[in-house]
Amino acid sequence: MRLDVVSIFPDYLAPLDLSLIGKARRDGLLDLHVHDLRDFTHDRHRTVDDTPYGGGAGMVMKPQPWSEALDHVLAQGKSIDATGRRRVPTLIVPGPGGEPFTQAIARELADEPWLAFACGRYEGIDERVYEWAGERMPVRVLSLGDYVLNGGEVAVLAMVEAIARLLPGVIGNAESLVEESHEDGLLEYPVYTKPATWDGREVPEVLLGGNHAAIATWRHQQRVERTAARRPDLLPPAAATSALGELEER
Ligand SMILES: NC(=S)c1ccno1
Repeated sequence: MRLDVVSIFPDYLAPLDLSLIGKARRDGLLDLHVHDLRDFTHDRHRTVDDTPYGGGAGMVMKPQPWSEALDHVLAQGKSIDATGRRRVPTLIVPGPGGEPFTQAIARELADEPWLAFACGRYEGIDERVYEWAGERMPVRVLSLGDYVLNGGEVAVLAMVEAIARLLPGVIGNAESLVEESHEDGLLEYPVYTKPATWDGREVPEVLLGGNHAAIATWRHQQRVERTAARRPDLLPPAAATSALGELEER
């Protein structure tokens, strides 16, 4: 997978050189290119923003640097797809006004050969950039959650990790991806390791007995109960009600 990221703070993306994502890059599983938006300005101050039309606080990111930066990204697409058209990336723009970024969307994007990320700052990017980009490639505005960050870079770090870890070969043991939170609509079960007794607290007996069927049943029940307690919105109403009812009876 090729990833392009455009930002006025390229160093913010340095953590993508670390850990499993960094190894995936060194192993050739990820081809990451970070571009400094200011390299696509033409004034002495490398200006990327200006005051908003209509007034209001803050500054808005100017359209021209973005169009030149994204044209530069598009020009990297040498390969031609089956229909004879130059391959283009899907452009992801992180922002609080976007559709929720979910595990399902991470899985969907992990199947894409090329993603580009635009990191907005200030009060946002001039709306005409979204229109301009949408005429050249698929554009998705995605949000990590209902809160506001100072820019898109932190969101890109999270999204790239969530997507890249799903690529074959990035996580050493693909089994680790099974039964994770949100993979199948349930939260993950609680985990324990040695010692069997710590701080006077015991590991659940079922996990010590080696009965794999009983362990699987216990883990599934824990997932249902944990989901009902923390994220009932993920459960069908009836399942949430009965699981919560069982919890309250204890
Ligand atoms: N909630 C998200 S993804 C965001 C990006 C910038 N500000 O908030």
